[in-house]
This record gives sequence, structure tokens and C-alpha cells, in this order.
Amino acid sequence: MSSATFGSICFDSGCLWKNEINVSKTKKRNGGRFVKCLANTKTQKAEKAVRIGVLGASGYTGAEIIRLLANHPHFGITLMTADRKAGQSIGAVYPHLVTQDLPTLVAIKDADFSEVDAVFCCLPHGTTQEIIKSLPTSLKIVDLSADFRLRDISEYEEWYGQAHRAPDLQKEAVYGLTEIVREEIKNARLVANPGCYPTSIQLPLVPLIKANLIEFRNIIIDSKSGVSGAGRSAKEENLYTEIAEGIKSYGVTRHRHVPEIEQGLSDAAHSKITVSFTPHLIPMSRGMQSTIYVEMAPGVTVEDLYQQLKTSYEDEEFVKLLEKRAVPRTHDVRGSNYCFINVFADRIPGRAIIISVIDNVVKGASGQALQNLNLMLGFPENTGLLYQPLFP
Ligand SMILES: NC(=O)C1=CN([C@@H]2O[C@H](COP(=O)(O)OP(=O)(O)OC[C@H]3O[C@@H](n4cnc5c(N)ncnc54)[C@H](OP(=O)(O)O)[C@@H]3O)[C@@H](O)[C@H]2O)C=CC1
Ligand SMILES: CC(=O)N[C@@H](CCC(=O)OP(=O)(O)O)C(=O)O
Repeated sequence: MSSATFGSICFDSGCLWKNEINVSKTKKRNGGRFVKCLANTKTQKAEKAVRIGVLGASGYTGAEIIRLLANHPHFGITLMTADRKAGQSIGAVYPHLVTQDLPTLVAIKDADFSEVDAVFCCLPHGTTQEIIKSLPTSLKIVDLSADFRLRDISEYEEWYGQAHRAPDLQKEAVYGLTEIVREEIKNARLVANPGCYPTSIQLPLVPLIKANLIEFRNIIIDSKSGVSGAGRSAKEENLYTEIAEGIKSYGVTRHRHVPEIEQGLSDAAHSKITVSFTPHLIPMSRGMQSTIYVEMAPGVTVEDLYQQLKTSYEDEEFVKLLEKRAVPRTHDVRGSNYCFINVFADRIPGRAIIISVIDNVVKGASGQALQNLNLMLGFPENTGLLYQPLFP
């Protein structure tokens, strides 16, 4: 049975899971939902035991955290921040969330962290290092931005065009690709949640690289994303007229996710891997597909790749290898925390084609973030995440 100590409170996963933790008074904070505060007096149900702050709650990933937490038995939101939308209610910003009883959005400078145990940081990269640096060190943090993903800060500076503003915190940050580094995440205080493209790419490739089943050269990745991947703020290139009825490549030869993808694959290989990666924007609101072309190692067959992925992921809740020949579709993971994968023999001998799909806002962002915070606080990692995909 795992446990996590949080301030003076011990969250024992088995205990909380069975709703047997000691709980005393119930309070309503900031006009928000009811949050039960822990004390060592009597045993009651432990609903909403952990107080959550969502920084950037008016953005797409923040809104998705709020949607997911509505069904979380232990996490209750006590703080939500925004920038331009500070002062508004969540129902005004997102009518689909109007039925939730939540605090008003406040500017970060006005945020009171004394009522918060853990935060999801859903802010733009480039702004996040300074903000996280200023937060109380008692907080558990899952950062959805790219600001703490690259271990090498000179690489961050090269690809993000600005100096790293929290190098000491970078050393502490754990890269949160849950299925691959689960044990490290359990003990982390600050988790750098992976990018959506890197999630869809590393999940299928890491087990194959670790098992030396594919060549480390000539990996070609073609990825496609729904427009929500670009966030909610208005941008001319993301207008309906620019996106509808077409497809466009962007970041060609130099997308900022390249070093993140190469970092993860190189770790798996214990040697430097470089990849060709081209992302595309397609006219759908959410969803992501990565189609990956690889050379198999000498003597390796597609059946070997299939069996390796099957073994690696057979006990995983959220990563699913499909039946042979079934083609993964974004439709089938929409709104869920699943990653669906399959592998196919190319017509060219020795080559294989891997297809992986996720919902960019869920497994590619807020769902994986919640999976990580569950682990960091000693809860079963699927808590609040058992949403079935939305189809059609
Ligand atoms: N969308 C996706 O699929 C994915 C996104 N990510 C990453 O997650 C993070 C959030 O993304 P997303 O939700 O899409 O972004 P959005 O643009 O939709 O939201 C950004 C949020 O940050 C707030 N904000 C913007 N600038 C500042 C600032 N200077 N100070 C404080 N708050 C600020 C905004 O407030 P307001 O609206 O009030 O201006 C809003 O709440 C980003 O780093 C993104 O790259 C990661 C994986 C996938
Ligand atoms: C469609 C679109 O614009 N997608 C974003 C990636 C979203 C994501 O995962 O990004 P972060 O690294 O910012 O967290 C992009 O290409 O920059």
C-alpha cells in the first residue's frame, strides 16, 4: 500500500481509496465547491480531501482539468486563475461548465495558495518557470507547459528562444510520461507533463527501442493534431477560414517538440537518436495521430514488434495495442485518456509502420496530468479518469 505525506496530512492510498480516512469539518471556500478538511478526529467519507489549484483555468487544458475533476472523488478545486478573464465565473468563460460550483477566476498575483495542496499549471510556456518558482514549496505541481521538460537548459534556450528562468527547479523536475517513469513520478514534487506529440510518439517507440527491435536511425514521424492543441487565445492562422477544408504542415524541420522527442527516445536507447518529425494541423477540434515509419533491426519481424508492445502494455489501463490489422482512429479515443496503438508491415521489406492516436487534450495534456497527480499523492492512477471515448 503506497502513501504520500502532504504537509501534516498523510494520504494513504488504500485508506483514501476505501474512503476510510479521518475527516472532520466541511468548508465552503471562495464561493467554491465543498471541500472536506482532514483532521485526526473521526472517520468519515473522504470526498474532495485534496485542495486543487488550476493555474490557467480559462484555457483549454485548464477547462479539461475541471471537467475531469468533476468526477474525481478526492480532488476538489479551491483556486482557479486566469489572465485576461480574471474576475469572471467559469460558467461565463465556458458555458459547458456552468453547472459546477467553483471559485471565481482570479489573477495569479491575487491568488491565495494557503487553501491549496496541489496545482495543475496550465499556462503558456515561457511564463511558467517564473510563476512556479514563486509558488510555496509545499505544493505538489504538475506543469502542463514545456518549461520543465528539457533536462538540458541550453537546449531549452535554443528551441524556446529564451533563457531558462528556474534552472534549480529544472534539476528537480521529473518528466511525466506516466507509463514509462511511473516510479519516479510517485516521489516527485514537480512533474513536467509531456507534450501531446511527444506522448503519442514515445509511447509506441520507447518499448521497441529498449528491446533493440528497431534501428535507431531513419525514424520518420508524421503527426496530425486537432486545433485545440494550439490553445484558446485568438490567432489569425487558426481562424475557421484558415483551418477548415484543408490540412497544413507547420514547424517543418524545426518544431519545438523535436528535442523533447529525441530526449525520451535517446534515454531509451542509451545513445543519441535523431528523428524527422513533421506536425500537421487538421480541421478537427481535438485528437492526434502519429504515423511513424521505422526500419526493423536485422532478423526482426512485425510480429516481434507486435508482441513486444503487447507485453509492454498488457497490464496498462490507458495504453492499448489493438487487434492485429485494426487501424487506430482518433474517433475511438476522443474525450478519453487512452492511447491506441497498432503496428503494420510495410510493403517494403524490413520496414514497419506504427500508428498511435490520443486525444491531445486528455492523454496529451490534462488526463495524463491527472494520472500523474494521482500517483504523486498516492491514489490509484486511474482515479477520475475512467471516461469512455465519445463516439460518434
Ligand atoms: N492544448 C493542448 O492540447 C495542449 C497544451 N499543452 C500546454 O499546456 C499549456 C496550456 O495550454 P492551453 O490550455 O491549450 O492554453 P490556452 O491558451 O488555452 O490557455 C492559457 C491559459 O493561461 C492563461 N495565461 C496566458 N498568459 C498568461 C500570463 N502571462 N500569466 C498568467 N496566466 C496567463 C490564460 O488566461 P486568459 O485566458 O484569461 O488570458 C489561460 O487561462 C500550454 O503551455 C500548452 O502548450 C500541452 C499539451 C497539449
Ligand atoms: C496544434 C498546435 O499548435 N499544437 C501545439 C502543441 C501543443 C502541445 O502539446 O504543446 P506544448 O509543448 O505547448 O505543451 C504546437 O504545435 O505548438
